This record gives sequence, C-alpha cells and structure tokens, in this order.
Amino acid sequence: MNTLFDKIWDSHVVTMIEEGPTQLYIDRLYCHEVTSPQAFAGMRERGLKPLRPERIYCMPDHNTPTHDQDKPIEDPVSKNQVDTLAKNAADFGLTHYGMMDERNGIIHVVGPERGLTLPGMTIVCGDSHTSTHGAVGAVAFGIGTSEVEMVMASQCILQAKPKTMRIRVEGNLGKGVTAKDVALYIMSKVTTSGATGYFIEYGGSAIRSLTMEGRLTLCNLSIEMGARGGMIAPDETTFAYLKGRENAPVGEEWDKAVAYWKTLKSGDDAVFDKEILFDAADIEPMLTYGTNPGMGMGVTGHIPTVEGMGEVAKTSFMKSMEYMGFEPGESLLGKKIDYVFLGSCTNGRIEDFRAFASIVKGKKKAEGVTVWLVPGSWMVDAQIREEGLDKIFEEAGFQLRQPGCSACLAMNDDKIPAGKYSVSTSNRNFEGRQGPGARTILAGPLVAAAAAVTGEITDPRTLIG
Ligand SMILES: CC(C)[C@H](C(=O)O)[C@@H](O)C(=O)O
Ligand code: SF4
Repeated sequence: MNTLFDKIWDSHVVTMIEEGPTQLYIDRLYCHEVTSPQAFAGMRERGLKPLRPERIYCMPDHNTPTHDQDKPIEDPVSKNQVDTLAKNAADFGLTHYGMMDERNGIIHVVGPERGLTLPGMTIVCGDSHTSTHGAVGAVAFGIGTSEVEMVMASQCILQAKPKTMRIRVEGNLGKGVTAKDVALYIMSKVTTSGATGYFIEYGGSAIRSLTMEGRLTLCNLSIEMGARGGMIAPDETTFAYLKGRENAPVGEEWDKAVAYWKTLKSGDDAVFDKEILFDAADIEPMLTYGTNPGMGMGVTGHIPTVEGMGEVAKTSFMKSMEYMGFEPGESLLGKKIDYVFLGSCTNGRIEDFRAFASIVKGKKKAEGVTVWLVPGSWMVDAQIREEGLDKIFEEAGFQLRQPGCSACLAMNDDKIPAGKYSVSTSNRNFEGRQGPGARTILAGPLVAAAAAVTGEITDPRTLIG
C-alpha cells in the first residue's frame, strides 16, 4: 500500500460498500459525442439534472471531419452525433467546446492542455483512452455509457478497486527513441492482456526524463495492455507544464496546489501487487507487424517465426500475418507503404509535430504516399504555426488538417482504403480499425516521418543528423 494510486483513490472514497464496489467521488467528467447520447437520454427520462455541471466538459472529436469545419458536416450520421452533443450540453447547462471553438480538439489532448486535468484528481470519460490523463498524476479511467449517466447525476461512480502494478524503466533512452517506442516496447513484453485488472504507475529514470507530452503518450497506451489506467507521479515537469494554463490554479491557490501535489507520490515502502522492470537501453524505435498493439518489434527486428508456438497461438498469428500481408520471420525495413497518419490522442501533441518536422525538414514527401497530419487540438495547430512547423511541412509537400480523431478510427471521412499500408501514430492496429481491410503499422512520430519521406519502412536513426 501507500502507493500514489491508493492515496488519490482513498481521498475520493465516499462510501465503502461491504464486499461490493466503492462509491468514488469524481472531479471531472469529460463527454464526447459517441458515448454520451444514451446517458443524456437516460437523464431526460428520469428527469434528472447534473449534480455538479461545472465539473463536466463536453466536446466532439470522433466524428468531426478534419477539413472544412466551418461548413456543415456532410456525413449525416456524424452531423447528427455532433449536433446532438451540442444540444445536450446546452439543455443540461454544461460547458461545450464545439467544432471551430478554439478550445476544441480530442478530449484527451484538450483536458491537459487547458489545465482541466490536474494532479490528484479522479477523472472519467466514456472512452478507454481516458488513461491518458493519468500522466499528470491523476486517477483517470474509461467508463461505460450507463456509468456516464451515473456520474452526471451523482458526481460519483461505483467502482471495484483495481490491483496496482509498477512498471519501471531505468536508464537513458537511445537516439530516436520516443515515448511511443517505450510504450510499444513495454506492450510487446507485457502483451495486450498482461495488465488486466491493474492500475499501472510508471516510474524509473527513463520515465522521469520524459516530457509531459511523452508521459501523456505513454499513459494513453496503458489501456492497450488491459490496464484500468496508468499514472505518473507529478514532479517539476508536470508543474512547469501546467503553470499558467487556462484552468490551472493561480497565485496563492497555485502555491497551495503545488504543495499538495508534491505529496502525491508512492512512498519508499509502497507495496504493489506486481512490479516489472525494464532497461531503457534495450528499446529501439518500434513498430507493430500484427493486428494488436502488443505485436511490436524494433524497427530493425524481424517478425517472429511460428517455431514453438502452440496451435491456437499459431492460428491467430497466421491470420494476422495474412491480414497484414507479411511473412513470419521477415524484416519490415524497406517495405513500401501507402499512408502516413500523424495524430490521435496518442501522438497528436506539439512535441509529436516537432519530432516529425525534425525528420522531414529539407526533405520531400515520397511519391505515391498520402500523408495526413492532424493536430490533436486547435491549440496544437496554433503552436505548430507559431513555431513555423507548418512551413517545414508545406515545403516538404505536406498539408495540415483540422483537429479531431481522424484516421485513428474510421468514424469520419479519413479512412485508409482496403489493402493499403498505413504507418500510423495512433494506438490500435485492429483489423479494419482505420477502414475495412486497411493495414495499420503502429509507430512513433519519427518512424512515421521517415516513412513519409522515403515511402517505405525506414529506421529514423539513419535520417537523424
Ligand atoms: C468511441 C470510443 C468508445 C472508443 C474508446 O473507448 O476508446 C474510441 O475512442 C476508440 O479509440 O476506440
Ligand atoms: S484519437 Fe483515437 S484513441 Fe483517441 S479518443 Fe479518438 S478514436 Fe479514441
């Protein structure tokens, strides 16, 4: 016990139900257009009003097109979803960052960058990647639609307390190794079910060295290991990132908050249900070769062979090879690709665009490759322009799109055609995730940039000066 997770969880317990779940107070509820309609409908049916409307923030992100956002949405399903959220937020008196609002973007990008996501909070959203917000030192997790309704009505949720796991990465990260590579590496070792039932705390010198953006990327992917969430103890990096943000405390309140946030760390005597240790030196730029995010390898590595695999594992492995059009044992270096997607709540932050720009600067987009650069929010878009990264992209032949989930999942116009290879900085490479038949290779922003300028899988370290 005495873990960071326990400290935050325990301070939010309202009622302990004997042999049942805990009633937990929730500091923030985020709502997007996909998982909130039934919750609002339920509230209406029961004649309920939100208990703490000022703690609820709504914004569309999944269905928003990434072009012409100033015009009505063409796709009727998406239009209806986005309009419905706006109406629901207005009817229930909730804050809504609509499309074209300068505060709009992917909810998991907007929360931290607007200072809505703060250390010590409990944060929920009807979305699995709510784990992202844990990066500032919060207990943040995804919930179902009926639970969204529960939180709206009562600002509380019934939850079974998960077990705790600490994953430490010690040492220095090598050249060209980003937070995404760390996450894909951990996942390739832990597997997509290895953290089921746990809440992860990340620690160790390699994790401490990550920027806030990098930490958000890492925590974002916790859910892909089956974890309930992931978190990192707040420190100077966290405070520097949050200071001066729109909703962060100011003046004396800030000082008081920081004094409290400094207490938010696991004690030296903390006991975790499970501990795992990795060496940073073992991590190289990563990519996935299969159809789940745990099927990852170093960019210079080889796809595993079926040798030693049991029948069941072999069948599912070969099915995924067939879908991807890859052979067991092969290297992916030099493989031709068709699409590159930079964006999503995993890698749609300013640092990801800086990383991408660092590779493409002075180079040209490879012929025949379609590249989608999609900022995670309007704030990221503004930062890109402020720093002149848009010029670097334009000179290289790339165009910036407008914020949203975009090609991360095929819920809007940005779909990868069947059979095409997409190097994607998002978080899921499931069959059909980016469009029916689309073949997704997950990677970090540097591997994506290297693919965008060479048209093939390339080790980004060969392009770094
Ligand atoms: C639409 C939503 C429920 C879903 C999630 O929960 O993660 C989506 O964001 C995703 O990434 O698949
Ligand atoms: S960017 Fe992708 S993973 Fe993130 S919330 Fe949107 S659809 Fe889900």
